[in-house]
Amino acid sequence: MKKIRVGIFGFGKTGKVIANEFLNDSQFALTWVVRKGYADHHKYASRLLGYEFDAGKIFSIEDVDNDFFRERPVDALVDFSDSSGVYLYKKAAEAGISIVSAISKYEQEEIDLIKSLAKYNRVLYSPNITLGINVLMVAAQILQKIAPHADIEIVEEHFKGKREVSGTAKRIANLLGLNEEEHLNSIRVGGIVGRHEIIFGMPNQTIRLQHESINRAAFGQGAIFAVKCLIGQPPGLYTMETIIAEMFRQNIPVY
Ligand SMILES: NC(=O)C1=CN([C@@H]2O[C@H](COP(=O)(O)OP(=O)(O)OC[C@H]3O[C@@H](n4cnc5c(N)ncnc54)[C@H](O)[C@@H]3O)[C@@H](O)[C@H]2O)C=CC1
Ligand SMILES: O=C(O)C1=N[C@H](C(=O)O)C[C@H](O)C1
Repeated sequence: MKKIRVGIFGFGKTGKVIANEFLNDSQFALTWVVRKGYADHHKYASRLLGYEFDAGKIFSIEDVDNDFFRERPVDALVDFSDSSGVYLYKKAAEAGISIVSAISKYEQEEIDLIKSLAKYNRVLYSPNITLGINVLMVAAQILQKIAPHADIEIVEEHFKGKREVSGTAKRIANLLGLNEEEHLNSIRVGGIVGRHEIIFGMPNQTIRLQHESINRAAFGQGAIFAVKCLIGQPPGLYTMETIIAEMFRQNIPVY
């Protein structure tokens, strides 16, 4: 069977784990990895991660010229770099590559750019690509319909070095029609990979929905799911929570 070819932007804390998940999945061929700077230039991500075969040749962002994507074709680009990667999506989309963006914080201009590309290619944008959190987002919307008068607060916890407010928490606030300034609570301690909780408070009961990513491999498994979902789909803007909501409607198991 023909393998699904993938290129990754970013080889930091998460990008390395994502690369490892794709290398471990026999349905995929990790073709290249693009990172900032020239560290490990032209080495293979597979070798750096301890495998004894060559896959995922490492390029610098400076190598990505007009011909990069046509000369190194992939089926999907998976982005775990930073928001600047978005400015290279147009070249990738023009080369027929599906885009999975996992960047947690974008400015409005960058979101508009992503939306404009979705007119002629498949683009999935998800600030939290784990299956679990997207199941939680669907459940939260159902719960809000069941208990529309509940007080709702969102709590997000991440590792100490994470500067921005969780993009996931903002997406949850948006889905539930909550003001981010008033209902979003952030905690930064130690090495927490990512935990989100939605608290529904009622006079005599509290309902808590919570999800915790205990290993960054959860993001890799989500990225694999996302890439597979885009295969054969028409151009458009996709999100994990709408894909999962549709599976729920059609009674298709998510896991
Ligand atoms: N959607 C999701 O489920 C998740 C999203 N993220 C997001 O992924 C991003 C990366 O997270 P971490 O790996 O923890 O950060 P990190 O800082 O450890 O790694 C980012 C890497 O990307 C590189 N980079 C920066 N700009 C680049 C560019 N234009 N092209 C290629 N590489 C570039 C950096 O040099 C660095 O090595 C963040 O926005 C983070 O919030 C992280 C985990 C889950
Ligand atoms: O920066 C991270 O690491 C993560 N960011 C996400 C966010 O901002 O919501 C998602 C995940 O929990 C990890």
